Amino acid sequence: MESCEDARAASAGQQKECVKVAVNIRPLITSELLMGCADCVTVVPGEPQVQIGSHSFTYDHVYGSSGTPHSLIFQECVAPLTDALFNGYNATVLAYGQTGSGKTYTMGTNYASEANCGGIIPQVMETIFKKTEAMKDTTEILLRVSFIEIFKEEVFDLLDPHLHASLRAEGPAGAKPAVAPRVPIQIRETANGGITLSGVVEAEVRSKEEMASYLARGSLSRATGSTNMNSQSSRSHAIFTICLEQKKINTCSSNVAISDELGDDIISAKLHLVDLAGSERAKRTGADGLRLKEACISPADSNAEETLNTLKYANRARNIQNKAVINRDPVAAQLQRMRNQLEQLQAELLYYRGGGALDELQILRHKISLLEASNADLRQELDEQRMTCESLKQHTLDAQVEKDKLILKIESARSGKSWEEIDGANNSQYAQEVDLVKSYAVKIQELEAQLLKAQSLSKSNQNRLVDCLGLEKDIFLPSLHELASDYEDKNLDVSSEAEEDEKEREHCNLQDRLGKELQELDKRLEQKEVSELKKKQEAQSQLLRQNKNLMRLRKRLQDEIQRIKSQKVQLQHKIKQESEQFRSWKATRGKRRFFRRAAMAKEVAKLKEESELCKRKMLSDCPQTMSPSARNSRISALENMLATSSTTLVTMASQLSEAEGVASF
Ligand SMILES: Nc1ncnc2c1ncn2[C@@H]1O[C@H](COP(=O)(O)OP(=O)(O)OP(=O)(O)O)[C@@H](O)[C@H]1O
Repeated sequence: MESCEDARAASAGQQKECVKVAVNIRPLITSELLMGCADCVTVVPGEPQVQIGSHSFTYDHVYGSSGTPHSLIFQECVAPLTDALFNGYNATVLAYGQTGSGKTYTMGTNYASEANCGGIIPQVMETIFKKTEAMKDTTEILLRVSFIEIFKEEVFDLLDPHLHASLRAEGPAGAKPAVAPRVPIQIRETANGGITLSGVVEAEVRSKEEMASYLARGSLSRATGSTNMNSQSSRSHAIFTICLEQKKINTCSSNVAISDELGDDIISAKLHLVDLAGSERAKRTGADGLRLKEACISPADSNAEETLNTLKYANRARNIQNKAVINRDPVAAQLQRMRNQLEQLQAELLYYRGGGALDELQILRHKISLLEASNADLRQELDEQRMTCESLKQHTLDAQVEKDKLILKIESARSGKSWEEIDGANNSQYAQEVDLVKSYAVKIQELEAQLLKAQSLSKSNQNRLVDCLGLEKDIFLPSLHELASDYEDKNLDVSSEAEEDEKEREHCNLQDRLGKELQELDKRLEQKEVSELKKKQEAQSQLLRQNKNLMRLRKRLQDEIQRIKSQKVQLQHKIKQESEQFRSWKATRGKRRFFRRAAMAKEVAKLKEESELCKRKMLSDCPQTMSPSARNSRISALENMLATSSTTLVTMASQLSEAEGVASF
């Protein structure tokens, strides 16, 4: 017997995995021994390898024929799949082999009672309920089972309650029960390409006994159905499916759910336990496509060829790969995410209501006050430094005065005057000045130090000034540097007293020059700052003026536009009026002209008619005997009449032409 195991998810990972294949070789049964059959399949000791004739095949597991005992099949092959079921992965166990190879025995599909609980399915049930019991405090679990049979590509529900009721009904006088005809289940395709069996019973189960009762009920239906069809159970495939749905329970009062790999989603997974038809009968199940063309296996040497084919088939099945995924309910997952979001928002709301934000505000306020205090300290320090600077300046001036006096005295002494003469008039003053001379050296040192400070201050002022003056940098910096270096050079070169005095003077002069230079720079800086300020103010006031002018201009333009617009409207109105007047005038003129022309045409016709009549009358009235002179006078009278008529006609024609604007008649 061979058992193929399709592990759609043997582990929690989501990498591709090959189908695992285990071969189970049952011992020779009595009938085979009676027939004198011998084992044709041997197992390589310690290896999952099977040998048949000159062929050898390696599988994931091999049981029986003195290799690994059959009892380990569940533990090694199926228990990991049961674990995977609880992790949300689908799994399938297929038993494949020829009739009598032990598929039903191994799967336990012929379960009737606890007496035959050694098969895979009873052990799966046992394990599932043990796990369920262990998880009941943390997880809500819902278990459902279905049991179907596939025969000639038709699906029958082995848990159909009508079928089961008729099986239980007693027939008359011990006759066999009248079994209701089996109605095949509709196979439908779902929107996402899956397959669903419409109306198949999915019984909810709460205990191992309940699940076992459904297994026994389906096994009974299958056996009876086979009898009624005059067939063997080995012609059909039987699939027992366990569906497991689970959801974590919130166990803590603080609403914090225990989370693990499954998170908070609803996870559902199925374990399919399949007892296939005898492989040699596969054609008769209607499934005669390529996938089942390999015919049988038996441990008996009489079926060696079929066994070899099946072993080859099983070996190829090892190459099939699966990528397992956890089956999460997408709607439930979305709901859970929204629930989490809601909880988070509620927590935030509580935090803010509970004064979390106020605390933060307090901390910020405290920080601000600390910063303000430190700012005040710094200001105070700055003021103190300013004052020190001022007093230093004053000291510098005082020292300068004293230095000048001393220089004068030294000069007097050089010119030949004695100290007494210099200070004769005032001994006390002399004594004072001697003290002063003594302290002079000390003061000079102090002053030099102050001068250095003043120089550094001057440098910083220079930089500020240079920044302001821009191009003037090139002019001022060299001279200042020159002066400074000059001063330093000269300061170093003191050797004798005369020279010292000379240097003293130079030093004083230099100080004066530097002082003046500094004052000049300060002045210019001040002027520059003031002029910059003035410029800015001027520019600002100019901008304001410009802005005012622009506003005025804008107003004027707006007025102008308004005026032009109203003019335009008036003009449009006038044009409209003019065109209307012209239209009415044109219409009136047309009518008038028409009537006048009609009247004139009538007049002309009348005149023509009258002249014709006159002519005829004169000719008729004129007797043949009439003298030529009388005749001539009559003719001339007639001609006059005609001329008058013609004149009238011409006048009327010219009037008509005038009216129509035509030059000639
Ligand atoms: N491991 C085993 N140890 C002892 N006997 C076994 C073993 N496996 C199977 N048998 C026996 O072999 C016989 C055939 O087994 P089973 O009915 O399970 O075969 P099958 O492959 O399901 O056959 P079919 O395809 O016709 O349903 C049975 O009598 C069973 O008791």
